[in-house]
Amino acid sequence: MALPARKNSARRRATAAHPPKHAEAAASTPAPSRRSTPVIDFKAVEKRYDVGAIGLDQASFSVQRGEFVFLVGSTGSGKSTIMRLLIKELEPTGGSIAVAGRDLEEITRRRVPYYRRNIGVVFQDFKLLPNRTVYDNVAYALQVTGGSRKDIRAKVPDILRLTGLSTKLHNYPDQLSGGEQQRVAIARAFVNHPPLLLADEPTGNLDPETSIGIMQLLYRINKTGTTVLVATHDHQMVNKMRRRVIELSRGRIVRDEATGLYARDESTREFAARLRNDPPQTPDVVGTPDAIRAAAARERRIDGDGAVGGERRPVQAATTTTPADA
Ligand SMILES: Nc1ncnc2c1ncn2[C@@H]1O[C@H](COP(=O)(O)OP(=O)(O)OP(=O)(O)O)[C@@H](O)[C@H]1O
Repeated sequence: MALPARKNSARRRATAAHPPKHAEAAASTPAPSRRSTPVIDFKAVEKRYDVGAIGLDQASFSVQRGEFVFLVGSTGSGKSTIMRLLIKELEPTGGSIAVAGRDLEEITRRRVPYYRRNIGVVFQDFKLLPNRTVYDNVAYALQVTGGSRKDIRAKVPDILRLTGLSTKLHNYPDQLSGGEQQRVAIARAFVNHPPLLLADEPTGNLDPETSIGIMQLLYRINKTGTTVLVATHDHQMVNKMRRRVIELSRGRIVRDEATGLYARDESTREFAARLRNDPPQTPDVVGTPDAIRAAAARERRIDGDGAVGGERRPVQAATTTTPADA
């Protein structure tokens, strides 16, 4: 099965289904395609494990082509279950899952490896081949999918450049830092330019600075039109990236916001200020022209100089104000 090819249309404005709350802020983001079939479509999906544990409970959501989506939620809430269902490592016990319009139930075991060629997967623990060099780890991903030598010679250096690994071609995984190893894992997942990239806790083992670089890389990949789904516990990163957030709790989807924070938390001071209707405590007030300009500047910084900009914003920032409300 082939997922639909990415097109420039992926860069169009956001869909009506998940409009960005700050239209200007989202201007540099590849907007999801308005008309196409969702890349991911979960309808009332249930996953009950044999031991009775609930992995997912009536979970429904869809992701359009070109979106960047965070899955958040406490340990055991069902994030990895979603990832594993998507790569058909697990089967749902109820509901239906479609990827690019294809019902996963229709894909036979024999066809699963072909289906998976359309999905890049990145894990927290990198899963690199320890006795192969950086180059060979990435080349291997092409070899197993039948890539020719010519293909490998063309694509591997390209992807290693994109991921900032050009000088590490001949290193083995144990000669790399954690961040570099994760870059190799991302290079391997993306070398075939899959239309869908899944990352399960990609920064889970990395320090905050290194995590920023990894998230930037995923962001850059998303900007090529690839749909990216990231499961994470990384509060700060989610808050800074200001992308769609789907939150799970005990297998249920309890929140789905176009530009959400990790959690709808607010400090006691913010809460008190809100109750008293005090003026907000930062100039970055949602919906004002200043706020919109600041948000757009943060977007540019994520994409530009390596610093994912922006401090923790007041909780209103994640809610529903649009520029039209300003
Ligand atoms: N193979 C399994 N057998 C039985 N129960 C499982 C299995 N895998 C997951 N579960 C249960 O399903 C629920 C959801 O687990 P899942 O791994 O999807 O959560 P998660 O949100 O990814 O957690 P974490 O953030 O810790 O990775 C949990 O209650 C978990 O114990």
